[in-house]
Amino acid sequence: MDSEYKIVGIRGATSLNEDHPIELTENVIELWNEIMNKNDISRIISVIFSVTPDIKSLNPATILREKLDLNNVPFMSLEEASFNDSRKKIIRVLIICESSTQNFVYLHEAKNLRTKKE
Ligand SMILES: C=C(O[C@@H]1C=C(C(=O)O)C=C[C@H]1O)C(=O)O
Repeated sequence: MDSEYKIVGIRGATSLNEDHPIELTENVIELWNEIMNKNDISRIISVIFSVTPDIKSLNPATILREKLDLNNVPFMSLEEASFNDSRKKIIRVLIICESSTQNFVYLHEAKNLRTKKE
């Protein structure tokens, strides 16, 4: 039913071992596919990526737009603010969309992002 679909923000994040274009491409596509598989998205409104300042090899938005032919999706890529306890080599995404679900996806080292530090 159409009324199940609401505008929501869906979060995700992944990490890199090395800032290398092949690993970045694989991990960004993996993150995107996992978010799409774990959600029921009917329309994407916009997508914002952030990368930690130690990621320079490729732009995750360009990867998705070109490799998955998402030319009509309005993407942005930003640098994540750094704090004393920031984790390294993290790629974050916020998808604003119409969806009947709101399942966040955290992969690899990014799984630890929302665990409280002692
Ligand atoms: C914990 C995360 O990293 C940072 C902290 C956030 C938070 O505390 O909500 C959100 C985004 C990031 O600035 C995350 O990406 O989920």
